[in-house]
Amino acid sequence: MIALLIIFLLVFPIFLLLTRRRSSAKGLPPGSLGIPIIGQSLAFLHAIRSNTAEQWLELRARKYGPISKLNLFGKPTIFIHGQAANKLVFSSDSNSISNQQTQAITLILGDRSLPNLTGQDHRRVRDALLSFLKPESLKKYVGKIDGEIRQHIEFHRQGKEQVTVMLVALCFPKVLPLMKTLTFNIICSFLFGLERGKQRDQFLGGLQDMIKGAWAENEVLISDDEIVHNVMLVMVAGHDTSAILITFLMRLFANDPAVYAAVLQEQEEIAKGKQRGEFLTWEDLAKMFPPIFGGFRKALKDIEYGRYVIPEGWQIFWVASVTHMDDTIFPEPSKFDPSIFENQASIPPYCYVPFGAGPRICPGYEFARIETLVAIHYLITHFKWKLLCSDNFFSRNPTSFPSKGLPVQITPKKIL
Ligand code: HEM
Repeated sequence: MIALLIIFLLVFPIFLLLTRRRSSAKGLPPGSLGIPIIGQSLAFLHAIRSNTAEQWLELRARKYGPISKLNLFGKPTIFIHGQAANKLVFSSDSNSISNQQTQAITLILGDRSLPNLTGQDHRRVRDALLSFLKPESLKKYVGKIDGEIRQHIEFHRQGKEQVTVMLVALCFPKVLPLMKTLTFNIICSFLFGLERGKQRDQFLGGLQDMIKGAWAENEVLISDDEIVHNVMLVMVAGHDTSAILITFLMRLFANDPAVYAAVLQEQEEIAKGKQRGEFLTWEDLAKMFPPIFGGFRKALKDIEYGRYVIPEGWQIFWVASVTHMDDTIFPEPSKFDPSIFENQASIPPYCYVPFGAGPRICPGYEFARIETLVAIHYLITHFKWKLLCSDNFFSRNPTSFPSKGLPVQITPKKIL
């Protein structure tokens, strides 16, 4: 204890001296680095857990403006947001800003997974992934995804009917776990050709344990490590994100009758043109319309940003949600209004970035869009649902998790 106190007393003045000197000499952004090592990490983690992370960041943004310094997870950090910030993060060349993962993520996903690769290596592995995640490849699999969704819902429906006392209504105790196994099944079947059965069940157990603590032919060979690490990445990236998106959409539809009615009408038009049991196609989807909070980068050299400098070696924390909630860009940002996306050209560049932008933009974007649309189409045209939990609370762990996993009661519609 005494040794720790002595180290602290020795290190703290040097730390203050260094940061103050840099601050005046190089124009560090406003803000405080707080107590060495701990900084604002505990306060931020607490805000994440208690569903107040957005307010926590917005408070900082109001106090310090679009750029500020703080200390997160033991590293001096620059928190930036807004259109110019997103442009800087997503369009800077890899000599100025590099991707940065926490040590835990690198340990889980492996050091050859895409977020850890740069330059030529990043392009090579990303091209291999995109060869089957691009729209032309996905088009062929819309029917297969549709089949997987129907099978999944039917499977859980039959199981529940045997245990429920209600004959008509069926209870899905929690949407989120159900959606997580759904997105897992879709990825297994579509991306890795792993069909239902014991092997897939074992894989799900392994993946869930891992979260707790593919390839097409290519001219340049992909190493075994790159294959394994990126299979893990795709499983993790595609499993949680889309499941959360579908879960929150179901909650929004249940809470907003006007939006529900508009989506229902649109989806029923599509369903009308189909025979009973006929699967959706790419052409059907063409007629229709943030699980990820933000991320970290690292400054590889001093970067001038407005009146300030982002010093070499510092962590950059970009947060998409602060820009998405900016009412100078999106009027009434808290209102769920999908119609604002009807005219994509009206949204200024780098302002709507739930999938990132630039060379690291999410390669699973189209895949996520398709599975979400197909799942919502099937759910809204075949079932009615009612929320069984009245509060709108959700926390992050680290991805969003609605109250009690969003319990709902689902009633099958009479399909003529
Ligand atoms: C609603 C669903 C999803 C959202 C909101 C989302 C969002 C994101 C974001 C914000 C990034 C980081 C971009 C950056 O660091 O600049 C990312 C990266 C990534 N996503 Fe997604 N994602 C989703 C679904 C998926 C799916 C379904 C897959 C795979 C099938 C996937 C695979 C990846 C991969 C491999 C990366 C790393 C890209 C790279 O470093 O080049 N994502 N995603």
